[in-house]
Amino acid sequence: MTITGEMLIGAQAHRGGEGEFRAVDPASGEALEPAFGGGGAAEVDRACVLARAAFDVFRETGLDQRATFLETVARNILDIGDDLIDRAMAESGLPRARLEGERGRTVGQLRLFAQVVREGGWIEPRIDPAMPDRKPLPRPDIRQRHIPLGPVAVFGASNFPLAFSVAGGDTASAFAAGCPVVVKGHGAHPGTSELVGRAIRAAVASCGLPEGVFSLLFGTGNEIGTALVADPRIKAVGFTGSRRGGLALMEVAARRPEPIPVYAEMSSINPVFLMPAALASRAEALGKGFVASLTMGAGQFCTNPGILLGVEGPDLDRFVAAAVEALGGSAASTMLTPGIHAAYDSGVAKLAASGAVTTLARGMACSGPNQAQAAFFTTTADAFLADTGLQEEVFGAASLLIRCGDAAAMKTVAERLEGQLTATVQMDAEDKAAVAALIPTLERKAGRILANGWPTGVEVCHAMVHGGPFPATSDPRSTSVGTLAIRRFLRPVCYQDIPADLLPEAVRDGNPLGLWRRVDGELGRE
Ligand SMILES: NC(=O)C1=CN([C@@H]2O[C@H](COP(=O)(O)OP(=O)(O)OC[C@H]3O[C@@H](n4cnc5c(N)ncnc54)[C@H](OP(=O)(O)O)[C@@H]3O)[C@@H](O)[C@H]2O)C=CC1
Ligand SMILES: O=C(O)CCC(=O)C(=O)O
Repeated sequence: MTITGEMLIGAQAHRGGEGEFRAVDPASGEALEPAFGGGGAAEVDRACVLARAAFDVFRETGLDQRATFLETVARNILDIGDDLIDRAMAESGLPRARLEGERGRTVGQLRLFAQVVREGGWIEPRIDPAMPDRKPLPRPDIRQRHIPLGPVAVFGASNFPLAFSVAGGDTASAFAAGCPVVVKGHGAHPGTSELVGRAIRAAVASCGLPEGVFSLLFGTGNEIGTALVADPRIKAVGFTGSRRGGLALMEVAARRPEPIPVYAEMSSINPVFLMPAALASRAEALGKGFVASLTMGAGQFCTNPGILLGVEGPDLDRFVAAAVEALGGSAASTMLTPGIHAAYDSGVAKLAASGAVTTLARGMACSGPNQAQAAFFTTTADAFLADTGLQEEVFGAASLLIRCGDAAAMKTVAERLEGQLTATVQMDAEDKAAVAALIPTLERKAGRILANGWPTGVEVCHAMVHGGPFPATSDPRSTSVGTLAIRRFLRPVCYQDIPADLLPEAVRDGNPLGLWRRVDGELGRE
């Protein structure tokens, strides 16, 4: 499939005239062909007009038709073949195996959402039949179903060019809910975005859907994303990226005459609690496991273990020695973009320069452009508590060990942490009581609590929560990974005494769609 450098606005491929840009191969620093034409207000307007026009048709597509659409997108992505992986490798510096795995995750989540759509549980129909003879007042006939919010703006993430980008989790869950999607492609991987966008566009056409179900826009500055979020036809936003970017878009959304929800996944440092018995029994294995998780993908995961907490003592020293040895032997890795690389270097330099922080180890030296050396630092609980700057995410393979005087200090630090995507405990049976005391704090702080694993690598499934309190996300009530993600793009509508033949099928008598429904309080399939 040829990459043309055009935006995809409904059925049209359109070259933008507001500035030109090229992707950069971060491994060589060289610009890649072709040039992309950036869009502006006119392109945002056209994409949103089409999305609005498509909404009422798309939201009432049959469950099977919508599921087939998601499956067709998945198949079309696979049909691009190696061209997609080759381009994504060139644009991201990520290795083939990682990107092939990410493609599997992307098509897997599209197919999982197809199952969810067919099963229809997300509609959550409720029926409270009329009670005309109820005293002192009769009860009207009250029915409820969930409908999609409307067109959704999705911002592709730099660090997952496939699974969190054009056809990633935000797009899959918005389509599943019945929302048209306008994607603002990430400037780091426009060619990958165009290839995937064309796969979606072909699925829209072959499934007989209105063209406005999907558009893909590019731009050379913040203007296009701002205009998209401000557009009155957009009703929700999905974003993965920096805290600054997420906050800026939340502000744009809140200032609209009609404010809309922004589901932004931003920054998280993912604390790992090294409990005493676990350290005593397996400090060396934990040290190696930590470094493997920290350095995976050049540390460019929002689930990266950015801080560790342990109680001072010889077992913690054994952990440090093992981690220092593993980290010292870790090769420097190419980061996604020159900007992300520069941000990493400056975050690491800031930590290294802090009087309260000691550098424990650095990875192997860099040998090419945009490469980063892993970094491992340590500080005390008191110093960490005194300097809120030490909680700032350094996006990449950098981590800070907080040495605590005792278990109580660990809990005190936990209480002071900002909201997180994950919190991990490394524990043995003897640690159970201490972990039980910690869990209520971790529940308040994080979206996902793990025992004896590492936070990187999020399973796409029904029970997953990839979310958490601010600043991990802008809305702790939701997840951006897993099937619950569909809820972000739905809202309930209630039908009171509406004539039977005007009711949507989901809440009609006789249950024509065969859905699970709560009728007069009882869950069943009547
Ligand atoms: N926690 C996490 O999951 C992640 C965190 N990051 C962090 O983000 C930094 C930069 O990486 P990047 O991925 O580019 O993230 P950004 O937040 O900078 O950008 C993400 C997307 O949002 C857009 N955007 C950003 N700011 C604004 C704004 N003020 N108004 C309108 N649109 C905006 C960008 O558009 P454009 O660039 O075209 O302006 C881009 O499409 C990293 O160094 C890292 O610190 C990155 C990835 C994941
Ligand atoms: O760890 C993962 O698999 C997902 C991480 C993520 O969501 C991110 O880095 O943006």
